[in-house]
Amino acid sequence: MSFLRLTDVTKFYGATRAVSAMNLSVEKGEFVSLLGPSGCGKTTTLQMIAGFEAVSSGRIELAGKDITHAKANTRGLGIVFQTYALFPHMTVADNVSFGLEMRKMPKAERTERVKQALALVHLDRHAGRYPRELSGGQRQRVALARALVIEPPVLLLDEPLSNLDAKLREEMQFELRQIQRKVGTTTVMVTHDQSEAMSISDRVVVMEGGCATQIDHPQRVYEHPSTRFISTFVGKANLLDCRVSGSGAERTCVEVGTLSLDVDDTGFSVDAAALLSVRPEKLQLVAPGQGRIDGEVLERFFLGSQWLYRVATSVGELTVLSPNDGREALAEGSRTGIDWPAHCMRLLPAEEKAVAA
Ligand SMILES: Nc1ncnc2c1ncn2[C@@H]1O[C@H](COP(=O)(O)OP(=O)(O)OP(=O)(O)O)[C@@H](O)[C@H]1O
Repeated sequence: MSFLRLTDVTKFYGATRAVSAMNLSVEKGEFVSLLGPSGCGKTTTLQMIAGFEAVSSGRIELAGKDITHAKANTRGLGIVFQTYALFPHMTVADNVSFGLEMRKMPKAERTERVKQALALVHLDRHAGRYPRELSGGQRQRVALARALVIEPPVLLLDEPLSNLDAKLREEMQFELRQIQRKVGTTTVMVTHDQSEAMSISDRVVVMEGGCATQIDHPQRVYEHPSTRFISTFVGKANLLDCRVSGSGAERTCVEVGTLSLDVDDTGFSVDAAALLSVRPEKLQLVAPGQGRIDGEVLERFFLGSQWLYRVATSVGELTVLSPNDGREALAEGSRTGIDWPAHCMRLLPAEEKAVAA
């Protein structure tokens, strides 16, 4: 049985439907991210789980208990919001201890728990400092310790790293994941950063316009996006208009310009318009005439570990990401062949379609 379960959870703000019939089951100890562009309903979903926003319809269960209408302070959840400021006049230890004091925990036990929580986030040596004497990453870790110290059944994180600079943010992503693994707290995190969601989570919930359009493991979301939007929001994709010419039990044949291609996806009817999606890093530059198609390099960009090429072909412009192996890159204006493995092609419906998870 899932630990946290949302069933048909819907939220209206007046006439605006912010979240639409959301269904989500989170297992105990799992780390799930709600990922999507601004305004897609991520924060509203988290706020409903926290109990800060009322649910318009649907049901939320925690450990088998209906908490849909339970008051926020009775849910006992750990919460770290982006703007969840620390108390500036309290030391690090007092900030972390606060939730335990509210729960009337005896002092000796409290001191021990605070010590453990601070050790967990590597801040035991800073227990006596004030928030202003800490770096952004350290303050974020205090907020995390403060949420974890109460040993909540579920930890809710709303863009917890968005105030940090890029490098620190990356470091904290790994640290957050390590801490979560060690403690084993069931965690739901909101983020609009796809690489953050992919690197930290066990599963990702991609949201569009209030709906969860795909719920899956990060690699599956990347390799098998269920909509055109997801294929470009999570990573980059070359999308080519195509027409279905054959539909079998295991694969589908499509025509893209003069190319006839067999794709592993199914469920498409003959003559339907579709979109063929291939990730830029799955395309390989080969000698002219040696690949699936030839083209001309329009532009190239040096990205350090990779070269990005824009190549004009008869089926449209393709973006190719090639590893920088130290050899001379292809010059702009040169002819090239482009090849890609059959299993790297994905077929998407031409029209946007929400896919229920
Ligand atoms: N208190 C509110 N009153 C009215 N509408 C709201 C309120 N809060 C959010 N909304 C609307 O609900 C929709 C979802 O908002 P929400 O904040 O959940 O999105 P989000 O995905 O978290 O976005 P962001 O990444 O920008 O925080 C948006 O259209 C937003 O304008």
